Amino acid sequence: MDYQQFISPLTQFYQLPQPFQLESGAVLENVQIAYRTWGTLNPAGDNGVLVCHAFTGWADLENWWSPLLGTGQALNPDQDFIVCSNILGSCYGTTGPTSINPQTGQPYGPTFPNITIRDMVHLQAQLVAALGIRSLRLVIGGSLGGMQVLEWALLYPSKLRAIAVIAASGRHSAWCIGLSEAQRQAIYVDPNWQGGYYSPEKPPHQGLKVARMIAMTTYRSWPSFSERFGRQTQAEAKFAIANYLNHQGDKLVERFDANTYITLTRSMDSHDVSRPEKTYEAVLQSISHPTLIIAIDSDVLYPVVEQEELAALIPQAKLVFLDSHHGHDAFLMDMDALNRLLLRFQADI
Ligand SMILES: CC(=O)SCCNC(=O)CCNC(=O)[C@H](O)C(C)(C)COP(=O)(O)OP(=O)(O)OC[C@H]1O[C@@H](n2cnc3c(N)ncnc32)[C@H](O)[C@@H]1OP(=O)(O)O
Ligand SMILES: N[C@@H](CCO)C(=O)O
Repeated sequence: MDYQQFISPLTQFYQLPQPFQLESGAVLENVQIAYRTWGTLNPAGDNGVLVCHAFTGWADLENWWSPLLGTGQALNPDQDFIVCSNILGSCYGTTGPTSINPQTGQPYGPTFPNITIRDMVHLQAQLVAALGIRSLRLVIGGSLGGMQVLEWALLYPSKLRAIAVIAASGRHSAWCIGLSEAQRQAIYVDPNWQGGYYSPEKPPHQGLKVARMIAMTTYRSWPSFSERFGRQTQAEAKFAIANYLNHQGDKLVERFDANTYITLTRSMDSHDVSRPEKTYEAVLQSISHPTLIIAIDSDVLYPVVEQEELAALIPQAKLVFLDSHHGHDAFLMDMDALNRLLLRFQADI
Protein backbone atom coordinates (compact mmCIF):
# COMPACT_ATOMS: atom_id res chain seq x y z
CA MET A 1 0.00 0.00 0.00
CA ASP A 2 1.15 3.54 -0.67
CA TYR A 3 0.92 5.14 2.78
CA GLN A 4 1.98 8.50 1.35
CA GLN A 5 -1.58 8.83 0.01
CA PHE A 6 -2.65 9.63 3.59
CA ILE A 7 -0.30 12.56 4.10
CA SER A 8 -0.84 16.19 3.20
CA PRO A 9 0.55 17.49 -0.11
CA LEU A 10 2.09 20.25 2.03
CA THR A 11 4.40 17.69 3.64
CA GLN A 12 8.09 18.37 3.12
CA PHE A 13 10.92 15.86 3.15
CA TYR A 14 14.40 16.14 4.60
CA GLN A 15 16.98 13.67 3.33
CA LEU A 16 19.67 12.99 5.90
CA PRO A 17 23.04 13.75 4.31
CA GLN A 18 24.74 10.92 6.21
CA PRO A 19 23.85 7.43 7.48
CA PHE A 20 21.93 7.31 10.75
CA GLN A 21 23.28 5.15 13.56
CA LEU A 22 20.69 3.63 15.89
CA GLU A 23 21.13 3.00 19.61
CA SER A 24 21.41 -0.71 18.78
CA GLY A 25 24.47 -0.01 16.61
CA ALA A 26 22.60 -0.76 13.37
CA VAL A 27 22.97 1.87 10.65
CA LEU A 28 20.20 3.09 8.35
CA GLU A 29 21.12 4.56 4.95
CA ASN A 30 19.13 7.10 2.91
CA VAL A 31 17.03 8.18 5.86
CA GLN A 32 14.17 10.53 5.06
CA ILE A 33 12.06 12.62 7.45
CA ALA A 34 8.55 13.79 6.51
CA TYR A 35 7.54 17.01 8.26
CA ARG A 36 5.20 19.96 8.29
CA THR A 37 5.76 23.48 9.57
CA TRP A 38 3.49 26.40 10.49
CA GLY A 39 4.59 30.00 11.11
CA THR A 40 7.99 31.57 10.56
CA LEU A 41 11.31 31.12 12.30
CA ASN A 42 12.48 34.42 13.81
CA PRO A 43 15.99 35.75 13.05
CA ALA A 44 17.26 34.56 16.45
CA GLY A 45 16.00 31.05 15.63
CA ASP A 46 14.51 30.73 19.10
CA ASN A 47 10.74 30.54 18.54
CA GLY A 48 10.62 26.88 17.57
CA VAL A 49 7.86 24.65 18.95
CA LEU A 50 8.15 20.93 18.34
CA VAL A 51 5.08 18.69 18.43
CA CYS A 52 5.71 14.95 18.86
CA HIS A 53 2.86 12.79 17.57
CA ALA A 54 1.40 9.64 19.08
CA PHE A 55 1.48 6.02 17.92
CA THR A 56 -0.51 6.06 14.66
CA GLY A 57 -0.36 9.80 14.00
CA TRP A 58 1.78 11.68 11.52
CA ALA A 59 3.09 15.13 10.66
CA ASP A 60 -0.29 16.64 9.70
CA LEU A 61 -0.91 18.23 13.04
CA GLU A 62 -3.88 20.16 11.69
CA ASN A 63 -5.55 16.84 10.94
CA TRP A 64 -5.56 15.57 14.53
CA TRP A 65 -4.92 18.59 16.81
CA SER A 66 -6.57 21.37 14.80
CA PRO A 67 -8.34 23.05 17.77
CA LEU A 68 -4.90 23.63 19.30
CA LEU A 69 -3.46 25.24 16.16
CA GLY A 70 -4.11 28.84 15.15
CA THR A 71 -4.06 32.47 16.24
CA GLY A 72 -4.41 32.71 20.01
CA GLN A 73 -4.30 28.95 20.49
CA ALA A 74 -1.69 26.84 22.28
CA LEU A 75 0.14 26.29 18.99
CA ASN A 76 0.20 29.78 17.54
CA PRO A 77 1.81 30.20 14.11
CA ASP A 78 1.61 34.00 14.50
CA GLN A 79 4.31 33.85 17.16
CA ASP A 80 5.96 30.45 16.81
CA PHE A 81 7.60 28.29 14.18
CA ILE A 82 5.78 25.01 14.76
CA VAL A 83 7.27 21.75 13.51
CA CYS A 84 5.80 18.28 13.51
CA SER A 85 7.67 15.40 11.90
CA ASN A 86 6.57 11.86 11.26
CA ILE A 87 8.55 9.63 13.64
CA LEU A 88 11.28 7.19 12.71
CA GLY A 89 9.76 3.74 12.12
CA SER A 90 6.35 5.07 11.05
CA CYS A 91 4.72 4.59 7.66
CA TYR A 92 3.79 8.18 6.82
CA GLY A 93 6.86 9.41 4.97
CA THR A 94 9.74 8.99 7.42
CA THR A 95 11.96 5.94 7.04
CA GLY A 96 10.35 2.83 8.53
CA PRO A 97 9.43 -0.78 7.74
CA THR A 98 7.48 0.21 4.60
CA SER A 99 10.48 2.12 3.17
CA ILE A 100 12.80 0.63 0.59
CA ASN A 101 15.95 -0.89 2.05
CA PRO A 102 18.71 0.47 -0.24
CA GLN A 103 20.73 -2.75 0.27
CA THR A 104 18.00 -4.97 -1.20
CA GLY A 105 15.76 -2.68 -3.24
CA GLN A 106 12.81 -4.18 -1.31
CA PRO A 107 10.75 -2.78 1.60
CA TYR A 108 12.39 -3.49 4.96
CA GLY A 109 9.23 -5.20 6.24
CA PRO A 110 10.02 -7.33 9.28
CA THR A 111 13.78 -6.79 8.78
CA PHE A 112 13.57 -3.16 9.87
CA PRO A 113 15.89 -2.90 12.90
CA ASN A 114 14.64 -2.39 16.45
CA ILE A 115 14.44 1.30 17.27
CA THR A 116 14.00 3.24 20.49
CA ILE A 117 12.32 6.47 21.52
CA ARG A 118 15.84 7.94 21.76
CA ASP A 119 16.47 7.07 18.10
CA MET A 120 13.29 8.95 17.17
CA VAL A 121 14.45 11.99 19.14
CA HIS A 122 18.00 11.97 17.72
CA LEU A 123 16.49 11.94 14.23
CA GLN A 124 14.10 14.81 15.02
CA ALA A 125 17.08 16.75 16.41
CA GLN A 126 18.79 16.50 13.03
CA LEU A 127 15.71 17.98 11.35
CA VAL A 128 15.46 20.75 13.97
CA ALA A 129 19.11 21.67 13.33
CA ALA A 130 18.67 21.53 9.54
CA LEU A 131 15.71 23.93 9.81
CA GLY A 132 17.97 26.44 11.58
CA ILE A 133 16.18 26.26 14.95
CA ARG A 134 18.62 27.22 17.69
CA SER A 135 16.21 26.86 20.59
CA LEU A 136 12.80 25.26 21.02
CA ARG A 137 10.47 27.34 23.14
CA LEU A 138 8.35 24.27 23.83
CA VAL A 139 8.42 20.54 23.08
CA ILE A 140 5.04 18.91 23.47
CA GLY A 141 3.40 15.55 22.88
CA GLY A 142 0.90 12.97 24.12
CA SER A 143 1.32 9.25 24.74
CA LEU A 144 4.25 8.05 22.57
CA GLY A 145 4.71 11.76 21.84
CA GLY A 146 5.08 12.42 25.58
CA MET A 147 7.77 9.74 25.83
CA GLN A 148 9.71 11.60 23.11
CA VAL A 149 9.28 14.87 24.99
CA LEU A 150 10.89 13.43 28.12
CA GLU A 151 13.79 12.08 26.10
CA TRP A 152 14.18 15.49 24.41
CA ALA A 153 14.62 17.13 27.81
CA LEU A 154 17.22 14.54 28.76
CA LEU A 155 19.14 14.24 25.48
CA TYR A 156 19.09 17.89 24.34
CA PRO A 157 18.53 19.95 27.51
CA SER A 158 20.20 23.08 26.13
CA LYS A 159 18.10 23.08 22.95
CA LEU A 160 14.73 23.62 24.63
CA ARG A 161 13.16 25.85 27.25
CA ALA A 162 9.96 24.08 28.38
CA ILE A 163 8.16 20.77 27.95
CA ALA A 164 4.58 19.52 28.07
CA VAL A 165 4.05 15.79 28.59
CA ILE A 166 0.51 14.47 28.14
CA ALA A 167 -0.81 11.06 29.19
CA ALA A 168 2.61 9.43 29.23
CA SER A 169 5.07 7.83 31.60
CA GLY A 170 8.84 7.78 32.04
CA ARG A 171 9.00 4.02 31.55
CA HIS A 172 6.61 1.56 29.97
CA SER A 173 4.88 -0.39 32.70
CA ALA A 174 4.41 -4.15 32.88
CA TRP A 175 0.74 -3.41 32.14
CA CYS A 176 1.55 -1.58 28.89
CA ILE A 177 4.20 -4.10 27.81
CA GLY A 178 1.73 -6.94 28.39
CA LEU A 179 -0.94 -5.21 26.32
CA SER A 180 1.57 -4.50 23.52
CA GLU A 181 2.61 -8.14 23.47
CA ALA A 182 -1.00 -9.34 23.24
CA GLN A 183 -1.48 -7.00 20.25
CA ARG A 184 1.69 -8.23 18.54
CA GLN A 185 0.65 -11.85 19.11
CA ALA A 186 -2.61 -11.08 17.31
CA ILE A 187 -0.49 -10.15 14.28
CA TYR A 188 1.87 -13.14 14.65
CA VAL A 189 -0.99 -15.66 14.66
CA ASP A 190 -2.46 -14.25 11.46
CA PRO A 191 -2.25 -17.03 8.80
CA ASN A 192 -0.53 -14.58 6.43
CA TRP A 193 2.26 -13.83 8.86
CA GLN A 194 4.18 -17.05 7.96
CA GLY A 195 6.70 -17.37 10.75
CA GLY A 196 7.62 -13.73 11.00
CA TYR A 197 7.69 -12.93 7.31
CA TYR A 198 4.73 -12.13 5.22
CA SER A 199 4.06 -11.48 1.63
CA PRO A 200 3.28 -7.80 0.88
CA GLU A 201 0.46 -9.07 -1.35
CA LYS A 202 -1.19 -10.82 1.60
CA PRO A 203 -0.42 -8.77 4.70
CA PRO A 204 -1.83 -9.86 8.06
CA HIS A 205 -5.00 -7.83 7.91
CA GLN A 206 -6.96 -9.81 10.45
CA GLY A 207 -4.12 -9.74 12.96
CA LEU A 208 -3.65 -5.99 12.65
CA LYS A 209 -7.38 -5.52 13.00
CA VAL A 210 -7.54 -7.54 16.21
CA ALA A 211 -4.48 -5.70 17.56
CA ARG A 212 -6.27 -2.37 17.04
CA MET A 213 -9.45 -3.68 18.63
CA ILE A 214 -7.52 -4.64 21.76
CA ALA A 215 -5.72 -1.29 21.73
CA MET A 216 -8.90 0.75 21.24
CA THR A 217 -10.34 -0.81 24.36
CA THR A 218 -7.33 0.46 26.32
CA TYR A 219 -7.54 3.93 24.71
CA ARG A 220 -11.08 4.48 26.04
CA SER A 221 -12.73 3.65 29.35
CA TRP A 222 -15.56 1.86 31.13
CA PRO A 223 -17.72 5.01 31.44
CA SER A 224 -17.02 6.12 27.86
CA PHE A 225 -18.10 2.80 26.35
CA SER A 226 -21.01 2.46 28.80
CA GLU A 227 -22.36 5.89 27.91
CA ARG A 228 -21.90 5.49 24.14
CA PHE A 229 -22.93 1.89 23.65
CA GLY A 230 -24.36 0.38 26.82
CA ARG A 231 -25.80 -3.04 25.99
CA GLN A 232 -27.35 -1.73 22.81
CA THR A 233 -27.54 -4.20 19.92
CA GLN A 234 -27.64 -3.57 16.17
CA ALA A 235 -28.13 -5.71 13.07
CA GLU A 236 -27.93 -9.47 13.65
CA ALA A 237 -28.18 -8.83 17.40
CA LYS A 238 -24.55 -7.80 17.52
CA PHE A 239 -23.57 -5.53 20.36
CA ALA A 240 -22.96 -1.94 19.22
CA ILE A 241 -19.59 -1.92 21.00
CA ALA A 242 -18.56 -5.03 19.01
CA ASN A 243 -19.51 -3.32 15.74
CA TYR A 244 -17.65 -0.21 16.83
CA LEU A 245 -14.44 -2.10 17.62
CA ASN A 246 -14.67 -4.03 14.35
CA HIS A 247 -15.07 -0.74 12.52
CA GLN A 248 -12.08 0.78 14.31
CA GLY A 249 -10.00 -2.32 13.45
CA ASP A 250 -10.99 -2.10 9.78
CA LYS A 251 -10.20 1.61 9.74
CA LEU A 252 -6.66 1.05 10.95
CA VAL A 253 -6.04 -1.77 8.47
CA GLU A 254 -6.94 0.73 5.72
CA ARG A 255 -4.23 3.16 6.81
CA PHE A 256 -1.50 1.34 8.78
CA ASP A 257 1.10 -1.36 8.36
CA ALA A 258 1.56 -4.44 10.56
CA ASN A 259 5.37 -4.27 10.66
CA THR A 260 5.15 -0.62 11.62
CA TYR A 261 2.74 -1.60 14.40
CA ILE A 262 5.29 -4.11 15.70
CA THR A 263 8.24 -1.72 15.37
CA LEU A 264 6.52 1.13 17.20
CA THR A 265 5.01 -0.96 20.00
CA ARG A 266 8.45 -2.51 20.62
CA SER A 267 10.01 0.95 20.75
CA MET A 268 7.45 2.00 23.38
CA ASP A 269 8.14 -1.16 25.38
CA SER A 270 11.85 -0.25 25.43
CA HIS A 271 11.00 3.19 26.84
CA ASP A 272 12.63 3.79 30.22
CA VAL A 273 14.32 7.14 30.74
CA SER A 274 16.65 5.53 33.28
CA ARG A 275 18.04 2.74 31.14
CA PRO A 276 20.60 1.31 30.98
CA GLU A 277 21.77 1.80 34.53
CA LYS A 278 20.68 5.06 36.11
CA THR A 279 18.02 5.41 38.77
CA TYR A 280 14.62 6.57 37.61
CA GLU A 281 14.42 9.16 40.36
CA ALA A 282 17.83 10.71 39.61
CA VAL A 283 17.17 10.95 35.88
CA LEU A 284 13.84 12.72 36.28
CA GLN A 285 15.27 14.99 38.99
CA SER A 286 17.88 16.14 36.45
CA ILE A 287 15.24 17.73 34.19
CA SER A 288 15.53 21.44 34.89
CA HIS A 289 12.96 22.87 32.46
CA PRO A 290 9.57 24.29 33.33
CA THR A 291 7.42 21.19 32.82
CA LEU A 292 3.71 20.66 32.40
CA ILE A 293 2.48 17.15 33.14
CA ILE A 294 -1.06 16.51 31.97
CA ALA A 295 -2.86 13.48 33.38
CA ILE A 296 -6.22 12.15 32.18
CA ASP A 297 -8.23 10.99 35.16
CA SER A 298 -9.89 8.12 33.24
CA ASP A 299 -6.70 6.87 31.49
CA VAL A 300 -6.38 3.12 32.09
CA LEU A 301 -3.26 2.78 29.91
CA TYR A 302 -0.98 5.39 31.51
CA PRO A 303 -2.83 5.85 34.79
CA VAL A 304 -2.65 9.02 36.86
CA VAL A 305 -0.21 7.45 39.31
CA GLU A 306 2.45 7.55 36.58
CA GLN A 307 2.04 11.28 35.93
CA GLU A 308 1.94 11.96 39.68
CA GLU A 309 5.31 10.23 39.91
CA LEU A 310 6.73 12.31 37.02
CA ALA A 311 5.47 15.52 38.59
CA ALA A 312 6.83 14.61 42.01
CA LEU A 313 10.29 13.93 40.61
CA ILE A 314 10.79 16.65 37.97
CA PRO A 315 11.75 19.71 40.02
CA GLN A 316 9.89 22.40 38.05
CA ALA A 317 6.90 20.26 37.12
CA LYS A 318 3.29 21.25 37.43
CA LEU A 319 0.64 18.50 37.35
CA VAL A 320 -2.76 19.29 35.90
CA PHE A 321 -5.71 17.08 34.99
CA LEU A 322 -7.64 16.82 31.76
CA ASP A 323 -11.04 15.90 33.17
CA SER A 324 -12.61 13.49 30.73
CA HIS A 325 -14.36 10.16 30.90
CA HIS A 326 -13.01 9.18 27.46
CA GLY A 327 -9.81 7.58 28.77
CA HIS A 328 -6.35 7.78 27.23
CA ASP A 329 -7.58 9.09 23.84
CA ALA A 330 -9.06 12.17 25.58
CA PHE A 331 -5.99 14.14 24.44
CA LEU A 332 -7.24 13.61 20.86
CA MET A 333 -10.91 14.16 21.73
CA ASP A 334 -11.34 16.80 24.47
CA MET A 335 -9.10 19.26 22.71
CA ASP A 336 -10.67 22.56 23.81
CA ALA A 337 -10.01 21.68 27.43
CA LEU A 338 -6.50 20.55 26.54
CA ASN A 339 -5.90 23.81 24.68
CA ARG A 340 -6.91 25.80 27.78
CA LEU A 341 -4.48 23.85 30.00
CA LEU A 342 -1.65 24.49 27.54
CA LEU A 343 -2.44 28.20 27.19
CA ARG A 344 -2.44 28.63 30.97
CA PHE A 345 0.95 26.89 31.24
CA GLN A 346 2.45 29.07 28.51
CA ALA A 347 1.16 32.21 30.19
CA ASP A 348 2.92 31.15 33.41
CA ILE A 349 6.38 30.42 31.96
C1 LIG B 1 -6.91 9.02 9.33
C2 LIG B 1 -7.06 10.08 10.35
O1 LIG B 1 -7.56 11.11 10.07
S1 LIG B 1 -6.42 9.84 11.95
C3 LIG B 1 -5.99 11.41 12.51
C4 LIG B 1 -4.84 11.36 13.38
N1 LIG B 1 -5.16 10.47 14.43
C5 LIG B 1 -4.25 10.19 15.32
O2 LIG B 1 -3.19 10.66 15.35
C6 LIG B 1 -4.65 9.22 16.29
C7 LIG B 1 -5.31 8.08 15.69
N2 LIG B 1 -6.74 8.24 15.74
C8 LIG B 1 -7.43 7.88 16.79
O3 LIG B 1 -6.91 7.30 17.70
C9 LIG B 1 -8.90 8.17 16.73
O4 LIG B 1 -9.26 8.28 15.40
C10 LIG B 1 -9.34 9.44 17.48
C11 LIG B 1 -8.94 9.34 18.93
C12 LIG B 1 -8.66 10.65 16.90
C13 LIG B 1 -10.85 9.63 17.39
O5 LIG B 1 -11.51 8.45 17.13
P1 LIG B 1 -12.66 8.36 16.03
O6 LIG B 1 -12.63 6.99 15.46
O7 LIG B 1 -12.54 9.45 15.05
O8 LIG B 1 -13.92 8.67 16.87
P2 LIG B 1 -14.98 7.70 17.52
O9 LIG B 1 -14.40 6.86 18.60
O10 LIG B 1 -16.11 8.58 17.91
O11 LIG B 1 -15.47 6.74 16.35
C14 LIG B 1 -16.18 7.23 15.25
C15 LIG B 1 -16.25 6.17 14.19
O12 LIG B 1 -16.85 4.98 14.73
C16 LIG B 1 -18.03 4.66 13.98
N3 LIG B 1 -19.01 4.08 14.88
C17 LIG B 1 -19.57 4.65 15.96
N4 LIG B 1 -20.43 3.78 16.53
C18 LIG B 1 -20.39 2.65 15.80
C19 LIG B 1 -21.06 1.40 15.88
N5 LIG B 1 -21.92 1.12 16.83
N6 LIG B 1 -20.77 0.47 14.95
C20 LIG B 1 -19.90 0.71 13.97
N7 LIG B 1 -19.23 1.89 13.83
C21 LIG B 1 -19.47 2.84 14.75
C22 LIG B 1 -18.49 6.00 13.41
O13 LIG B 1 -19.34 5.80 12.29
C23 LIG B 1 -17.16 6.62 13.04
O14 LIG B 1 -16.70 6.02 11.85
P3 LIG B 1 -15.78 6.83 10.79
O15 LIG B 1 -14.58 7.29 11.55
O16 LIG B 1 -15.46 5.82 9.74
O17 LIG B 1 -16.61 7.99 10.32
N1 LIG C 1 -5.19 6.51 19.61
C1 LIG C 1 -3.96 7.20 19.38
C2 LIG C 1 -3.17 7.38 20.61
C3 LIG C 1 -2.61 6.10 21.16
O1 LIG C 1 -1.71 6.42 22.19
C4 LIG C 1 -3.19 6.62 18.24
O2 LIG C 1 -3.63 5.65 17.65
O3 LIG C 1 -2.14 7.16 17.91
